[in-house]
Amino acid sequence: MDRLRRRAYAWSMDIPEGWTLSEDGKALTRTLRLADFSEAFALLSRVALHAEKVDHHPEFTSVWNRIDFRLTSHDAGGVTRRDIALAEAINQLAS
Ligand SMILES: C[C@H](O)[C@H](O)[C@H]1CNC2=NC(N)=NC(=O)C2=N1
Repeated sequence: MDRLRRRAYAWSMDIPEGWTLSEDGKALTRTLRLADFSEAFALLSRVALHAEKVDHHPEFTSVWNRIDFRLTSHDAGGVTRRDIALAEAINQLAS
């Protein structure tokens, strides 16, 4: 097992509620369903402002009321504490 994957497993206890470690161990993923497109876009706006503030940005795709998030640290090539923190922040912003 490579270093990043071991580190991701070591941190798996810290994975925030609702998030899953991807199959390859390189990202945290979560699908959120909001009331409608407007609510989904509003959440993305709040997440965008937060991401700019902390200079750590989520990957996402959206279809109407659904958002699929994927969090990974491009510079590190895998999951870091910045992704854990961003997952926690998205949970807060979505609640
Ligand atoms: C230059 C700037 O700090 C980097 O490009 C930041 C911006 N946001 C980022 N976001 C994510 N998810 N991973 C990164 O490695 C990253 N790097």
